[in-house]
Amino acid sequence: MPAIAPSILAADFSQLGEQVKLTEAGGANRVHVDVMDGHFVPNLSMGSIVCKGLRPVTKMPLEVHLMVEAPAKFLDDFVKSGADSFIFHLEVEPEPTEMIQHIRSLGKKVGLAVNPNFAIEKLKRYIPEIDLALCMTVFPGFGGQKYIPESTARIRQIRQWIRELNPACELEVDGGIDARTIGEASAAGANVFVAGTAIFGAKEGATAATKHLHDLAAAAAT
Ligand SMILES: O=C(CO)[C@@H](O)[C@H](O)COP(=O)(O)O
Repeated sequence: MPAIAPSILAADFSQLGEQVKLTEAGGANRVHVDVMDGHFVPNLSMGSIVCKGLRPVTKMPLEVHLMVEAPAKFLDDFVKSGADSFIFHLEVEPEPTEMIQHIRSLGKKVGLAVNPNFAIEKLKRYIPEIDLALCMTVFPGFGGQKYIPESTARIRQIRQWIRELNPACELEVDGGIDARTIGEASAAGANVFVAGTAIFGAKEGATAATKHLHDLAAAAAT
């Protein structure tokens, strides 16, 4: 079954709790919290206080995507604030095993992300150690970008490695995921779909948009 992870970066922060509840009503499976430090990516976003605010509002797991140069610094605050899983980038932790084990010792799930220009071969050896691989389908930093078409072949290759090395590992895609692109990513082997603009900017509303994306991903799944 595909999982839809609404990226709250695109939500209306004046009513964040309500916005998240709308996605939950549409069948969203987890909340994707984009944390940006202005160094690893050219933008600033949010910190653990947002998880703290959301924790009592939703039963969905809070997935924290650390787009930061020093991810280890922030883990404890996010754990105290109710985070359920962490994703960090192989670009900033080229030897990630210690960090993976540290996150596990905190009782949290762990994901490894790679940007669109990062050699996915370097991700392969860590697949047995992680719960989730995140194949970025845009360069991180901003919502509302276009899906990079070359991502599809990368998703297909990572899925093949996951089948061979750790079938329980999830394969997430993030960036430009909408009704036009989700089927392609799903058919290539992705099973977790981060979507911001396509959900919170949808004319039909966040509930219907979440359900529609879920249906499209399920229909295209291989
Ligand atoms: O991590 C990022 C951006 O850096 C993403 O999670 C975006 O927030 C996805 O936004 P859309 O492309 O779906 O608008």
